[in-house]
Amino acid sequence: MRPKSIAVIIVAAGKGERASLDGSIDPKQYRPVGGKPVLARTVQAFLDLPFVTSVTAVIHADHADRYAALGFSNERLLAPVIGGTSRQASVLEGLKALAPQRPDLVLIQDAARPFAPPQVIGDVVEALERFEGALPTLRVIDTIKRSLDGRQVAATEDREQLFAAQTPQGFRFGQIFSAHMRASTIRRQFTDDAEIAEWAGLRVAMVAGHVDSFKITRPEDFARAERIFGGDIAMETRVGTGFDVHPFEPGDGVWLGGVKIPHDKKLKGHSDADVALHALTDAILGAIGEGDIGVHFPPSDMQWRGMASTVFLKHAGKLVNEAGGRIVNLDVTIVCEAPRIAVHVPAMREVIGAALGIATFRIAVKATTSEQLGFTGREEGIVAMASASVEMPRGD
Ligand SMILES: Nc1ccn([C@@H]2O[C@H](COP(=O)(O)OP(=O)(O)OP(=O)(O)O)[C@@H](O)[C@H]2O)c(=O)n1
Ligand SMILES: C[C@](O)(CO)[C@H](O)COP(=O)(O)O
Repeated sequence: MRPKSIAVIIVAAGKGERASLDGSIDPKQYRPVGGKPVLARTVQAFLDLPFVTSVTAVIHADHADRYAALGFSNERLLAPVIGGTSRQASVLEGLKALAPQRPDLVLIQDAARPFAPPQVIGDVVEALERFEGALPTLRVIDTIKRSLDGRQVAATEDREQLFAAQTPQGFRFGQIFSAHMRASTIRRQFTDDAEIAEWAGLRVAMVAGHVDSFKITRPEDFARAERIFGGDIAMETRVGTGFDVHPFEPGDGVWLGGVKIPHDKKLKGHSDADVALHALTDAILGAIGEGDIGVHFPPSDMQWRGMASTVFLKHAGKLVNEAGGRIVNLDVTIVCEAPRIAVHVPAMREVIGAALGIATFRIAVKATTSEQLGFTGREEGIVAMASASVEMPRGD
């Protein structure tokens, strides 16, 4: 598939009035959490993702100096755009600025949600292969009352059908741009972009959001954000290892590191037999004490037959994410005489990074021969060994 251009718009042009009730002068998106301004964290979360083509911040006209003081210098961070008087108007300004480039996809993110998990962002992008829009949501956990006056209950809603909307909200650029343009001509105000897409008749998917991806809205939200970023949550580093072997059989190429490499053999296995991704998946699962790949994807289960091993890797990444952790680095060594691996290493790092939503600098792929010794030396199969280092909330 053709690589997609994915632009990100971060709306940061609000006044943050509800958050400034504690007397703070700085608008919420420029206040620090864990020693770093909220907006800087949000921007960095997207710049860290290798599949993001560009990031555009939409800022308030009065905040140009504050924005400049963030000190960003990155060729994928485009010049900031001045926003409008509502979130909807600010998003439209961002879309207009991107129109000349016409990216394939656009992700629209609130600056006020500085915790943007790579896994969630990746899930939104992936859903756009099947839907015209996608957003992360969380099931509503409280019982929801409807009231006409805020004093007396008029009705109780069926919460089974209710979900809270988060960002980033992703769309195909042309479709959301024209929907936003049309929406700007009517009197109704929309509180999120997914609602504009729904109004325009687009099909919008929901993917699992993250509790920590809440919107900093009120003063007390800073304490919560500080607990996430400020080190109040004690983290510890865990290490896992993975090892896998697959034998050769007649074929036309091997899947290694998520890349198909032409060869006069293929690797035999229940899935696509990608020995490198299997070792990496086991290393991640090992680091978080979640068993091994066979526990999650039993070979006896026919649904995994011929499956792309990126599915297994993504699952392991998702478990890390759900536990509030993050992958620090991965290292895999592939042992074989042939095919030659080195030229494919950059593509493998891209695929692994995209599957896990982590930057390629966190991923090492190495290859060696076994000097014609043993079964790899006799070219009977390929071995892969991996290690994963993962930062997780302390369990004690
Ligand atoms: N005219 C506006 C209003 C909001 N936003 C952005 O939209 C996001 C979600 O809005 P919200 O949290 O409601 O922010 P504010 O409008 O700043 O908050 P408040 O209503 O308390 O003033 C924020 O990142 C905010 O900066 C924006 O870009 N332009
Ligand atoms: C986009 C949003 O964050 C999704 O929950 C929300 O709709 C923004 O609303 P607000 O009115 O700007 O607070």
